[in-house]
Amino acid sequence: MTIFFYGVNDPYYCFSNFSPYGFRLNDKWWPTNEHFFQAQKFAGTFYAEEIRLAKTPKQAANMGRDRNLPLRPDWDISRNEVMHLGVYQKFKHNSEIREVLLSTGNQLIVENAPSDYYWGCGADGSGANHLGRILMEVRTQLRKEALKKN
Ligand SMILES: Nc1nc(O)c(N)c(N[C@@H]2O[C@H](COP(=O)(O)O)[C@@H](O)[C@H]2O)n1
Repeated sequence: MTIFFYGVNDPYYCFSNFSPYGFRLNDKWWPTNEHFFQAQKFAGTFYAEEIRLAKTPKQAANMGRDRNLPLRPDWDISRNEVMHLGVYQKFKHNSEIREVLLSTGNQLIVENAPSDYYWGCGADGSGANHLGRILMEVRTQLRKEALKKN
């Protein structure tokens, strides 16, 4: 079965970057992965810190999508790596949702974002679903780590 997630009422909303599962990375607290991801577009600038301190993930997303300031030049080639790092940290630091992710076995995970054909599957399902793919990669990674521990 395919697992779709997107809205706050979806059973697997915890897979969304907007869900309230923060983590500490590089001596900083990131309230959600959306804060982390959006801030990395401007890494090393004052604006990245402003995004980190945004009151909500939606606000962080709006700030990160504002094109009045230039994106870091390598963003297009770095963004999947950045997303992977944030998703990994989120599930590494939050055991309750790590268990949820691991409990999905080998099921396909899809971000059902109607207007996002890159991170999600888009309105017609043809999107690249990079966020779903990264969640599945992180699931494999965490499963391997759990096996090593036991
Ligand atoms: N909630 C929500 N609304 C949208 O309009 C979206 N596009 C998404 N997808 C998420 O957007 C984040 C990255 O977007 P940008 O690369 O900054 O456009 C990421 O969290 C996607 O999962 N979600």
